[in-house]
Amino acid sequence: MVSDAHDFIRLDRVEKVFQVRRKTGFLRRERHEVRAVDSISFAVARGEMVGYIGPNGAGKSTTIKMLTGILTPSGGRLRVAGIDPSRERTRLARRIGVVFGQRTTLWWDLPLIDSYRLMHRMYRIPDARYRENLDRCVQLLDLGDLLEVPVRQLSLGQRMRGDIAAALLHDPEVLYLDEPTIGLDVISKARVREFLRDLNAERGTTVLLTTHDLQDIEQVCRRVMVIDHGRLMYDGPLASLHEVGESERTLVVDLERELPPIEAAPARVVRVEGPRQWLAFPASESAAPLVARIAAAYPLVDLSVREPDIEAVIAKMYAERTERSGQVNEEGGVGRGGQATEAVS
Ligand SMILES: Nc1ncnc2c1ncn2[C@@H]1O[C@H](COP(=O)(O)OP(=O)(O)OP(=O)(O)O)[C@@H](O)[C@H]1O
Repeated sequence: MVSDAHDFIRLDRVEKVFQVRRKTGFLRRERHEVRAVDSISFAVARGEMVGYIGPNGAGKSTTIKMLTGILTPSGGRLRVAGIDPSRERTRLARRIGVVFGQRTTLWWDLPLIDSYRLMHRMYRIPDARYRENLDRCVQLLDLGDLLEVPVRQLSLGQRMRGDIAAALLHDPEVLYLDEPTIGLDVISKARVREFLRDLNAERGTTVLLTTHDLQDIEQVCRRVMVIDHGRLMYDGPLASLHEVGESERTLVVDLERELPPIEAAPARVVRVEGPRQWLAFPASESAAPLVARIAAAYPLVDLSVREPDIEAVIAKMYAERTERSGQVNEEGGVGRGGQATEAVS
């Protein structure tokens, strides 16, 4: 079956239920079900870059594992490039690349280049294409000096770049990234994000990215989906998510001396400690004009912007929706364009 460009990845009411045994007494075990993914539907077009976010245990990794064919859905229908991943995992493997931030697909004791040579053979990548892709990744991910270094000696950021290159040697049409910037320093994060943007612009690679870092989404994806308790809560642009979640960023301002609270609406001072002040402002607004106004009116020494964390955005989304609806509504569909998608249960 050939997939439509508009639903290159398509999930229709996909579910994953795990049967687990829980210890309830000295010798007693009780079976119960964990509904890790609960009737999720969405489509991703070819060439889209989509963020897939949610708190710990929300069901993100389970979704990615079903999309790669590692796990079989308990219900619903799932297709990637027209392929049913769990039935045709090997055929799909040639068309997808996967990077798990917390695990490596590289051979720990071998120099980086040896892992790539093994993948060249495993995926039967034509020689010319392998060399072209390797050269490109080495250049863009700055791997030149690292190719002869055993993987266990690489820093986390270097290893992550090595893993991203490994996932791309066979020219996949889709790249799944599970927490690709976890534990990386600011410079390494920026490098990974820039590489993903370039990859998408040049090759049209479809990217599905799970992360706890909203800056990953802000800088890489136009669209974000929020999952919580296995259910799709939101599907739309990040800016609208901030509006739905009424989330706020924090500007931390160091002044030359102690001063009365800074006046810079719509930002408001939420904390003062000596010459340091914390100002909250809507996350959907740009920080630049606010910073310029404060810099012009106050004796600044330093400032930084703190992003809201995903848990806080989702908690606010819950609170706001429960308050607005007054009651819990079990129905609700998957909406694009900044829609909260279903009620809180
Ligand atoms: N193999 C498994 N057996 C039983 N339960 C599982 C299994 N894998 C995941 N779960 C459960 O399913 C739920 C979703 O887990 P999942 O790993 O998909 O979440 P996640 O959103 O990726 O979380 P995190 O951000 O912490 O990685 C959790 O309650 C988890 O404990």
